[in-house]
This record gives sequence, C-alpha cells and structure tokens, in this order.
Amino acid sequence: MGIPWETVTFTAFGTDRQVFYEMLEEARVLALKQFEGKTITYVAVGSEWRQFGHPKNKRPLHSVVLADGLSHRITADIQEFLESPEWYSRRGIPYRRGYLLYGPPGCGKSSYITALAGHLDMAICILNLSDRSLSDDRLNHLLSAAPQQSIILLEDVDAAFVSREDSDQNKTAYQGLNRVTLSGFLNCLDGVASSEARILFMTTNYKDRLDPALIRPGRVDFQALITYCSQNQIQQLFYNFYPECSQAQAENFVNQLKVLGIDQSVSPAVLQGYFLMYKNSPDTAIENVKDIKVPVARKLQQ
Ligand SMILES: Nc1ncnc2c1ncn2[C@@H]1O[C@H](COP(=O)(O)OP(=O)(O)OP(=O)(O)O)[C@@H](O)[C@H]1O
Repeated sequence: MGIPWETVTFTAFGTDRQVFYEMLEEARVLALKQFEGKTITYVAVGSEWRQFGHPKNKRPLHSVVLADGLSHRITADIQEFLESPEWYSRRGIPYRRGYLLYGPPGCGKSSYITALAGHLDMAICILNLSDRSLSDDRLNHLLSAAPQQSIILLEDVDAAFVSREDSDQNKTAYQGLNRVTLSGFLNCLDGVASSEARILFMTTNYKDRLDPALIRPGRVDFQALITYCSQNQIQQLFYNFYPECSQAQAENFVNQLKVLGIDQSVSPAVLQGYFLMYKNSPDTAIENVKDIKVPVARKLQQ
C-alpha cells in the first residue's frame, strides 16, 4: 500500500547524498530480484493487505487449458484495458474492469486467474467475502487500498450473496453470518475511484444464484463460462502430461472417454488427478480409462 512498515534513518559525514541513492537503488534491485518469475499473493487481514506465504513460481498461462480461443479473448481484453487509461479518464469513466468466470468446480477458474496474474506481472489479492470480520466499510477500504499492480480475486461470490429474488430457495451455509451486505458490496464496487487500473475477478459455480445487480455491466464487464473439457482440451491436457506421446495416442484417449460416455462431463481437475496416477505411461493411462471417476454431472450453465 506504499505505507512503510519500518523507517530506517541513514546518517553519514560529508555532504554527498549520492551514496544513499546508490545504496537504496541496489537494495531495491535485490528486493525485486527475489520476486522475479514469482507471483505474490495477498490476503486481507483486518483492514489491510498482507503478503500470504512466500511468492510462488509463476504458472505458465498455457498450462491452464481453456476452451478454444477463450484465454486469448481474456488476455486481449485485459491488455487493451491496461493500455487505455487515458481513454477512460477523458470520458470520465472509472478506470476499472470486472470479470466473472463461472462454471463447474475443477475446470480452472482459480488456476487461470493466478496464471494470468503471473503473465501480467501482477500480484493477486484474494478476498473472502464470507469472512465474518469483514464489514462494508472495511471492504470499501480494502478495495481502494489494494496493492498496486494487482488483481483482486473474489472467489465463490454466490456463497456470500444470494440473489434477492432467490434468497428463500437458496439458503447458503454463510447466510446470516457475514457482515458485508449486498448493497454495501455494490457500493464498494461502484465507489472505487482510482487512477490506478483496478482489475477484479469474481468466480462462482452458480451464476444463476447471483443477484443481477452484481453482474450488470460496469460491475462485471466480461463473463466467461469455464466448463468441462471439450475434445480439444482433453487432447491438449494429454499432450501436456505426456509431451512425448503421439497424436494417435491422444486421439485414442479421447475415443476411450467417448466410448464410456464421459467425454463431455470430465473436468481438467479430474483428468489431472487421473494422469498423476500414470505419470510416465500414456499407454497405461489409455488402458485404465474406465477408472476415471466423474462426479455426478450438474446441470451445465449457459
Ligand atoms: N483448464 C485447466 N487446465 C489445466 N489444469 C486445470 C484446469 N482446470 C483445472 N485444472 C487443475 O485442477 C485443479 C483445480 O483447478 P481450479 O481450482 O483452478 O478449479 P476451479 O474451477 O477454480 O474450481 P472451484 O470452482 O472448485 O474453485 C488445479 O490443480 C489445476 O491445475
């Protein structure tokens, strides 16, 4: 947040201040080197953001395999946004962009956002809206004081807020516990005025449970369904795990899933778990395909 945690005072004889600048610059370069190739995660503690754990190695964006062209559409949208601060300021539009990724569990929403943060050399700030210690005021402060160059990630927003129209049918485990109100949250989203680009991602497994006000344009500008693997994705994941395999093997794997009738209901997380059992043997992975356990398919969201 740019607020120093500690103050260090340097003193020296003489009048040449250059030595201080050089020393500080060297320290800055060394500090930044520690984070090279890494992604920093922040979590909210009280009303401030604190680094969570050690910086993690960046995950290559291409290792999260999304439906054809989707990753490109998301990155192109963000790049365009990051390159156009003046466009926003000239029109008096708040310089922020909201994204909603929705779909069944284990299809790569969180992994993709984390990889994207690494790809853009940004940190990631994870906020749990169901945290009981979070109030509307605190949330407002956190959203306006997020570290520079960071993506804010709100996971499972459906668990924190229930559509006003639906609230009786879809009581969630969190309902009645959290202190952030939907109207407070909407105000926070609208209220942040900053010259710094603010990128906010929300994820949910149940888009239909979200209040329409939460996902209207201006709050969510880009939505994407991230769902079970297409045949191309299955093949791509197969190649990612077995880079030496032939095209025939990858196609054979997809065909085996088709025969079992699970080629449209398997998530990348399920495939990843399965491939981990046969790390070095694509043929065994093909032979034992019937061992893949697909969770009971939920109704796909459109
Ligand atoms: N599209 C994908 N490509 C590669 N790996 C994936 C993909 N989707 C999921 N995985 C793997 O599955 C695991 C779970 O993925 P992740 O947590 O990103 O899913 P999610 O959609 O956010 O799930 P949830 O809705 O439960 O939060 C991760 O270890 C990730 O590596």
